[in-house]
Amino acid sequence: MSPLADFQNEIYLNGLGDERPGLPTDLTRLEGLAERRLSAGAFGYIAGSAGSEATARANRAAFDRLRIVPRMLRDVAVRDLAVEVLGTPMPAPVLLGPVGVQSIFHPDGEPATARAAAACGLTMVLSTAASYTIEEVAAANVTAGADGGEGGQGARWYQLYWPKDRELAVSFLGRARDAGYTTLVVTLDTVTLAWRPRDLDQAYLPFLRGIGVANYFSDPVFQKAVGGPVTDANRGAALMHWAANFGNPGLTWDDLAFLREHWDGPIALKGIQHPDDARRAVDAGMDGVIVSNHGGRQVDGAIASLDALPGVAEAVGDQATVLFDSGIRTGADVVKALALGAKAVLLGRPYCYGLALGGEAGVRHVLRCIQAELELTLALSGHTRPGDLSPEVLARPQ
Ligand SMILES: Cc1cc2nc3c(=O)[nH]c(=O)nc-3n(C[C@H](O)[C@H](O)[C@H](O)COP(=O)(O)O)c2cc1C
Ligand SMILES: O=C(O)C(=O)c1ccccc1
Repeated sequence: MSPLADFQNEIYLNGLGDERPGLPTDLTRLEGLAERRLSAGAFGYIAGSAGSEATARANRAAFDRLRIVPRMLRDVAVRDLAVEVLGTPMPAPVLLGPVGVQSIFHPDGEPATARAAAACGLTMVLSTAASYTIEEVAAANVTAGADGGEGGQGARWYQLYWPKDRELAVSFLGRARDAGYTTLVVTLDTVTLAWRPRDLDQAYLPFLRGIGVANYFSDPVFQKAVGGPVTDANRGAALMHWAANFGNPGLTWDDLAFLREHWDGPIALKGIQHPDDARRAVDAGMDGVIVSNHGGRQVDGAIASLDALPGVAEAVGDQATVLFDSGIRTGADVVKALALGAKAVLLGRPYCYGLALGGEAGVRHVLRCIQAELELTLALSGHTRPGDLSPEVLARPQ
């Protein structure tokens, strides 16, 4: 086996022909480049967080405080990053997390992300607030066949923003199932949008521009509620109906039984930060929890997501699958989250910056970089598989 990860190999070999990767391979540099490309409103929407953005900074600081302690001479010639998560086989423990309104970053939006995910074999979690419909994104989530036609289907999970109207929620679930989405992610931390000064200062909200409502406007249950298909005539009323229905702050743990009844596959709850909530998820028959603070976009002043991970992992044990997001930017970050008990991580902003900078190819670039960097960091630290990692591989220098 080559001492280089595949993507590294390809870059150096192309480099001999004087060809360089079009985007930086240090993914932390993408935000600055995206700022130059996007409108101030769209950039503020993706880069911004809640309040003073203290939690967004804490998410990164928590990664910086933890250090990997590399081990030597352990035969790392053969590496295998593959994992199976909630029934889905994955070539690496990395998913594309749910991010709505992607057409504000690039007109190709979620279908471009879906093509990139399928090309890399990674699982995409599609947001209810996507700018394209469940069905459109599924149609794009395929690999190219040898003849240039359609090849295989990508791995699909669906993220539900549970609307007030239960009939609408059931309709979303049915559409997702019919379109080949196998696992349900239910986001709990966004029952209402938080205080987000960057968006407030620019009076920028994608939905009011009609972006992020594709799944609602295309839904028969939604259409019935607004008196028929959405046209110029009832567009304003439809947006108001969306706004009234999007979040449901009245939800409680008892409501989860309803979802369990209406979804046959695995369910993971996203936004869990407290060990007691993780235990309640298990008690409610959930299959997984996603430790996430929404990238610091909801509760400013909240604990860094990485600091919440060990407690949740301990509370859950092997009774459910623990996933993680909020702050992943490098392969080393993935190693740290896995070491603290996550089975896999979700990427958020980095792949969206890739989308902004290069459409489908930009997303592919980000996915390939993070996988190659993960493989190399794992091997150079003395490990060959994600399952080899445990808290002992990390140090917290004073
Ligand atoms: C622009 C944007 C839109 C998002 N939309 C959603 C969404 O529709 N559903 C959801 O569950 N999470 C959403 N998230 C949160 C991500 O799934 C993820 O938790 C977060 O991006 C992780 O933080 P990081 O990007 O800083 O790593 C969004 C995040 C961003 C940046
Ligand atoms: O902006 C977000 O963080 C988010 O989760 C969201 C909520 C509603 C619609 C689109 C994205």
